[in-house]
Amino acid sequence: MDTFARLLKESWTLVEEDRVRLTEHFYARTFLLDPELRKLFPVQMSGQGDRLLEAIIAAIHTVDDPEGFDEFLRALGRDHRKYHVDAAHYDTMGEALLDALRCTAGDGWNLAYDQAWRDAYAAIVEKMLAGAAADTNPAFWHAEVLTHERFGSDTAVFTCRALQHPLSWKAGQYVSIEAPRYHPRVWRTYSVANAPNDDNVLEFHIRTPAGAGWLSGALVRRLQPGDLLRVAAPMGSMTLDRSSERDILCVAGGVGLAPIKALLEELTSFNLTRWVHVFYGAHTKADLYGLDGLRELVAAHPWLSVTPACSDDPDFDGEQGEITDVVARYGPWTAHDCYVSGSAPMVRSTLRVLAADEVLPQRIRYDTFGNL
Ligand SMILES: NC(=O)C1=CN([C@@H]2O[C@H](COP(=O)(O)OP(=O)(O)OC[C@H]3O[C@@H](n4cnc5c(N)ncnc54)[C@H](O)[C@@H]3O)[C@@H](O)[C@H]2O)C=CC1
Repeated sequence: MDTFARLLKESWTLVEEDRVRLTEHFYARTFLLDPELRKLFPVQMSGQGDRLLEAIIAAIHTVDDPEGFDEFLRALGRDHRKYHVDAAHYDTMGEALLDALRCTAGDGWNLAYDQAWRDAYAAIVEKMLAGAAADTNPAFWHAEVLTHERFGSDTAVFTCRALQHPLSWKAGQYVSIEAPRYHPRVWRTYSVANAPNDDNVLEFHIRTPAGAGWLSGALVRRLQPGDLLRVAAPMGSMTLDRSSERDILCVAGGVGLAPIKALLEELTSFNLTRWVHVFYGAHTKADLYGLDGLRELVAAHPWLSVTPACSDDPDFDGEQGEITDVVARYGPWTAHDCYVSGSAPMVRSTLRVLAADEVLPQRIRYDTFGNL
């Protein structure tokens, strides 16, 4: 690790335990320095604020991986166009960040740390601004909700059409969504559940228990056909490697099925030779909301097989147990390209299973929106 990365990581340990204070200080200082910036953020900030600080912290942790760091920041810059953030705003937030770090770290902070964060922040902003400037797409698309279907009390599948401009995403990517009618300025990321199409229609799968997930709750329980959403910059690297001839393993937990379904749709447009195995886990049979759709695909495509499993439903007549344990039983997966999508703990435990099978890391793709 070079000195720069060491200084950043070492200084981070001084504030890591006090992250809530750091975040509060950062936003308070930002809004004090430039009250206009307050208008860019949601009314209710607690737990709902912009994820910019989190993203900066994630960027600091990828400083050892310059290539990944570069693409991550460019995508972040493209995505932040939706907030109308400009170079002056970034300067203000940089000052607030340094101030928050110094105050939170206390006596352990020193000039070398200060300079390292200053340099890191300048490099981050430069790349984010370059990413934003190079993007010829609109900052966000308006999208009209076309259909909305509920599955039980906490799951919904909806489609919307992006208006005014083609929205090009790659199967397996995610976008951020705002529902101005319900929660203005609250943006959250969701995987697109269908492959790109000429109609500019995107599908999303959302699950959230009652009382949890502000925006997700509204998207499950309140959204209606005709509502207008905003959709911003597609991101993520869980996309198909078309040049590969290897068979494919897909592992989906709950609504983690969304990007897997998009990948399958894309495969139906060209694949004839690669075997594709999908493992789809949910708590109960009733939670396997996507199983009928998957079975239709299996009936039409001989290269596809699907193994559903339930982790909390002894009456289910298929596989029993956590989906990762089922995947392990069917292995080894050494020669496959692997796609994993679900909660962060589910992804982590699938990665352990694949590591035990000695699958090369570059053959495993997953996106957990930075929460792994
Ligand atoms: N691109 C992505 O990676 C996407 C991820 N998601 C995430 O997927 C999750 C889906 O949540 P729900 O539908 O509520 O399903 P869930 O996460 O509650 O459970 C579904 C199934 O996943 C497996 N699972 C869950 N936790 C596990 C663990 N610790 N170890 C092994 N297996 C585990 C079990 O088989 C379980 O039945 C959410 O956290 C969501 O954010 C959703 C869409 C896309």
